[in-house]
Amino acid sequence: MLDIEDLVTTYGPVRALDGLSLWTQDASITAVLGPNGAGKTTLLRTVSGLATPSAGRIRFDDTDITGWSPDRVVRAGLAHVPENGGVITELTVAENLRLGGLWRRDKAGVAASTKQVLDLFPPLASRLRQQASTLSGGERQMLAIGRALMSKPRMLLLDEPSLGLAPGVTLQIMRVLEELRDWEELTVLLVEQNARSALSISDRGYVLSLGKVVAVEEAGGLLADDRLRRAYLGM
Ligand SMILES: Nc1ncnc2c1ncn2[C@@H]1O[C@H](COP(=O)(O)OP(=O)(O)OP(=O)(O)O)[C@@H](O)[C@H]1O
Repeated sequence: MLDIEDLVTTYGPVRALDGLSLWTQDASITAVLGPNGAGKTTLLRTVSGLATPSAGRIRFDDTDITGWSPDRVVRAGLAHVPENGGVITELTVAENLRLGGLWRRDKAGVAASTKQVLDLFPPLASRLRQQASTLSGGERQMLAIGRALMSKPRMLLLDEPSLGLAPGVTLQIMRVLEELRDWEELTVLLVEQNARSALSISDRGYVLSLGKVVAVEEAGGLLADDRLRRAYLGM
């Protein structure tokens, strides 16, 4: 579904992505792991159009989307949930959700997506009129994912959804991602520091270091590799 070839993204002299290649299968979860500064966030920002690569190709469903603007990438079916969610705290839960589907013209489809989000994340249903600033960290992350789902994406790019959350809430969010893959055929690229919880639901995983892929394997294989776990995954 997503096929990235030799991607280079720089910030001045820093090569945050240094010839990175990666692909994902339809209806699968792919973990992207690695130490601080490995380039994980830059990878998602480059795919979603927030950062511009200086070399390489990004294909989504056989369409070359390299260098596309963020709104064009969303319309193509790729939704990005940035680190810390990017929820607008001054708006209510309902308003944040509405923003996620703002460009859609199919009213019935938007209503169906809203229902789906509230079914997936019941705590949001009772807080629709509440300002997002009053939500707990877990509820805010649910809202961030919910808002992304409102654009009816075929693929979600998630940046550290477990950051700062209690293990129980992390588990709840991971279960929802599994459900979306298994029942909605959603494809997920999941950036995580928490390698164990990411690999527990992922089909495959990439390990990055200094902007390059240092390992790619099925999730079970990565978990079983002592050298990788010690060197790159802090486990
Ligand atoms: N806006 C920026 N300006 C300059 N350098 C940046 C910028 N954003 C990232 N970098 C640098 O690019 C490299 C990759 O950073 P990135 O945030 O993509 O890594 P990461 O794997 O997501 O790290 P973390 O797990 O700490 O979030 C780092 O060396 C970082 O310092």
